Amino acid sequence: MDAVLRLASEHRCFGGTVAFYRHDSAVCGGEMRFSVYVPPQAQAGKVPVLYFLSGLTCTEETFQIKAGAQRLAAELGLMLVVPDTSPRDTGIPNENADWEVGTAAGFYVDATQQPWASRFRMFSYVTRELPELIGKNFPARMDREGIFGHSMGGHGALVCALRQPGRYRSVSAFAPICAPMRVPWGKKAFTTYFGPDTEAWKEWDSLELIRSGRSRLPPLLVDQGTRDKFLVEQLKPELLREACDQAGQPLTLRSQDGYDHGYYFVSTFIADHLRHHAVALTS
Ligand SMILES: N[C@@H](CCC(=O)N[C@@H](CS)C(=O)NCC(=O)O)C(=O)O
Repeated sequence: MDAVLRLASEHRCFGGTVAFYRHDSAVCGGEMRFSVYVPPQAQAGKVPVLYFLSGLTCTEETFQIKAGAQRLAAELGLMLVVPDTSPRDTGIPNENADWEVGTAAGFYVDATQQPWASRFRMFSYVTRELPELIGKNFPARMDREGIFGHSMGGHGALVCALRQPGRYRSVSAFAPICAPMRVPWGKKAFTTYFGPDTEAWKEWDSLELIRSGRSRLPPLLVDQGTRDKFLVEQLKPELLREACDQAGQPLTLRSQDGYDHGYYFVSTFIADHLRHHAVALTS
């Protein structure tokens, strides 16, 4: 284990291990946290890596506790890597004042506006620094990466994959913010992190990236609950469907009757997502 990683806790789980780490991040200029589920197959050799990006107000712990992913990840031989949702305790004024921006609301972008720009660099963290740490410290096959996420993290997974064509072998999302530029959550975050010039926002909006035709994702799986209180105002899956249809991007968008936004929904469909990733990552 690299001396830069500080183990906070470790727990045996379905023959593998869930562990929580902290480290000094060069990219984010301070301490960052993440969790990893290492499946039992890793005792015999390297295993594929699946990143999960969580939503607003979550930490690196939420998914590990609430999604119920480890039993099947242990069967399928997938490593699950879950970063925190932002830097914390950065000293930026009002970083904790609003749950939609700042702490736990990093939106997986690299901010360009101060004071956020020196610390809120979650895109570079998730796509560069964190994978480097995983490759160095864990039995991970770094040529087999997948990415998925929930809500803000669904947006994050789509954008990380769209901005790096060919990098991830598999991509999926639960209730993603499909068009951040067009909804209140995204407008607030992008104004804060990028300033008022909406032209610059397009590089971080999955809808715009799909429409641009610059990159194609592997066949995409998206689940959305019909009783999600954020569906109409913040999530807008119909725009994702339209953009994918127009761009020829394969998409399976499933409307799940009666499900809301939270982890009861995520845990209900987690097995389908893990299998979707395993097909691409372990074949
Ligand atoms: N605090 C918000 C809700 C935030 C929220 O729903 N967060 C989602 C992601 S966008 C989540 O996963 N929360 C953690 C949980 O449900 O345990 C509210 O007042 O409505």
